[in-house]
Amino acid sequence: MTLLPLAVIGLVLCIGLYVVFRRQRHGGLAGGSAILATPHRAASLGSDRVYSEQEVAQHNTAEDLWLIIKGKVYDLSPYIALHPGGEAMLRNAGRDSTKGFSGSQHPARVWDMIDEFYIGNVATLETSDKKAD
Ligand code: HEM
Repeated sequence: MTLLPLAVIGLVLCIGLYVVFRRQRHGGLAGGSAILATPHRAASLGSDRVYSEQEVAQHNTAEDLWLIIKGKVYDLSPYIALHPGGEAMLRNAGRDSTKGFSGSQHPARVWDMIDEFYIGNVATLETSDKKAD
């Protein structure tokens, strides 16, 4: 009879230790970059979106930063704070940055890195505006 309280305390301690152990294994932050390891919200918008250059130009701040690279639009707002080139990216915000991005300061892997920030394409100029005769 006197052993019962001890058994209950032991059981509670075991459950507590088990819960703490599980949290440490599964609840911690994933290694590496949290942003690059997390699917970007833009990915859910799909790749079929088409943006005009004027629309892209409105996203030209550090909090809301879009770039055009080779006709594709990227929302780099989550990346600007991590960019080793810092503000260089901001100077091109909202514009075609193919030249800056293709510069020798960048290793080839940056082409893989931008994929997760892809949100759509730039509208190509209409060819249907020629006069109908
Ligand atoms: C207009 C666009 C961009 C410009 C002008 C630019 C400019 C630069 C510059 C000047 C550096 C050299 C920093 C230094 O070593 O002191 C740099 C480094 C870097 N940038 Fe950019 N960047 C642009 C966009 C991007 C984007 C979109 C990404 C990735 C999503 C990126 C990823 C990197 C990485 C990884 C480095 C370090 C390269 C290395 O030394 O290994 N950049 N960038």
